[in-house]
Amino acid sequence: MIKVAPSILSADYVNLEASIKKIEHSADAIHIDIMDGQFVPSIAYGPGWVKAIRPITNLKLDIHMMVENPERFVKPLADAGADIIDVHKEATPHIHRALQMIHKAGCKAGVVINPGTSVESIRPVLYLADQVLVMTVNPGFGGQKFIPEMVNKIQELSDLRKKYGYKYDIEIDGGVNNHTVKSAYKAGTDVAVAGSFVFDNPDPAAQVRSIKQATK
Ligand SMILES: O=C(CO)[C@H](O)[C@H](O)COP(=O)(O)O
Ligand SMILES: [Fe+2]
Repeated sequence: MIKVAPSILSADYVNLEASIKKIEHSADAIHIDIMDGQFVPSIAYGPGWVKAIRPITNLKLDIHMMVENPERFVKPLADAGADIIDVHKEATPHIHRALQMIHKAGCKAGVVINPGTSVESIRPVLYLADQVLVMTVNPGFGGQKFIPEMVNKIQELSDLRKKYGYKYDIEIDGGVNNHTVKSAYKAGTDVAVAGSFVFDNPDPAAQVRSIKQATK
C-alpha cells in the first residue's frame, strides 16, 4: 500500500494544528511546501513554520523547497526539525553539493524534478538520494491537474533502482487523488503527496485512507 504525505498548502492556515490533528493517524508524513516567489510565483511557509509544527506532531516532516539556491535554507530547516529536505534539480547549479549538505545537516535528502526535467539529468546524483520527488504538476500551486505522462519517469526511476540497487523512495506531488494514484503506484511510487484532495473535504482522514485503499 502506498504511503501518503498530506500537503498543508491546502490546510486551514488559521487552524493549522487542528488540520494536522485530523490526518495524524491516517497519514505517514506531513509535506510542507516552501515557496520563495522566485523559483515559483507563490510564497509559502519557511523554517519558522517548520519549527512551530515540529512539536505538535510525531509525523515525519517532508520539506519541499521551491526556492532558488536552496543551499541557503538547509541548515535552518534541519535546525527547525525537518526529517527529509527535498531540493529541485532546476533550482541550483550544485545539486550534488546541496544533497551532501542535507546529509551533513543530519536529514534525509530528496531530489525533485519538474515535469520538464528528465530522469537522465539526475542520474549522477541518484546514488546520494534518499528520495526522488517526481512533480506531477508544474510547481507553485495546489489544485492542479495530474499530468499522466509523468508516470513514465516513475517507471524509469523504479527500473534504475532495481538495476543499480539504489535506495531512494519515489514520491509524487501534484494532482494526486484516489484515481490518479493508481497508475503511479503501479509504476513504483512509494509516497504520494496530496493537498487539495485531502484538505478540501470535511473528512481529511477519510481522503487519505481512500488514496491508500486505491492502491491495495
Ligand atoms: O508542491 C506542491 C505544489 O507545487 C504541493 O505539494 C501541492 O500542495 C500539491 O497540491 P495538490 O495535491 O492540490 O495538487
Ligand atoms: Fe509539494
